[in-house]
Amino acid sequence: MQESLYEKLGGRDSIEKVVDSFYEKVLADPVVNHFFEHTNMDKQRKHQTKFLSYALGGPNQYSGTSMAKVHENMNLQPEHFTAIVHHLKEALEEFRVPNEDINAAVKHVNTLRDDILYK
Ligand code: HEM
Repeated sequence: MQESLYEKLGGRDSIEKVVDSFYEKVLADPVVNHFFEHTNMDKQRKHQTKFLSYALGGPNQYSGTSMAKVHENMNLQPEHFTAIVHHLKEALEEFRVPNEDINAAVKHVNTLRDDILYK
């Protein structure tokens, strides 16, 4: 199997550094930060880490049904999804991830879009 971007970036340790950057961007963005208002820091980091791990093809790849369930009653809209993807892109750019790999990560994340929106 082809090496995932997750492995290329060095697995869990490096992912955590990217998470720090992604986390700051998400929590500084009024378009999405209110969703995490009642989420404690630990859980937020967990979300950001799991999201990134998923995006980069790491362990914990989700099924559509489980993702629909997790985001139930949030009524997430396209602009929320777009904002999260934007922060993902910027965080990866900071770590000099090649554009080609960033595009692949965005494409992968987008496969869950319909499972997560409007639940
Ligand atoms: C492909 C896209 C996404 C994936 C793979 C994903 C993944 C996850 C996972 C695995 C959890 C459970 C975390 C845990 O407690 O262990 C979760 C919860 C959550 N997600 Fe996402 N997510 C995605 C998109 C989004 C978007 C676009 C938003 C909002 C802008 C969002 C907001 C949340 C919130 C608020 C929770 C609940 C956190 C809490 O426990 O309070 N997610 N997500």
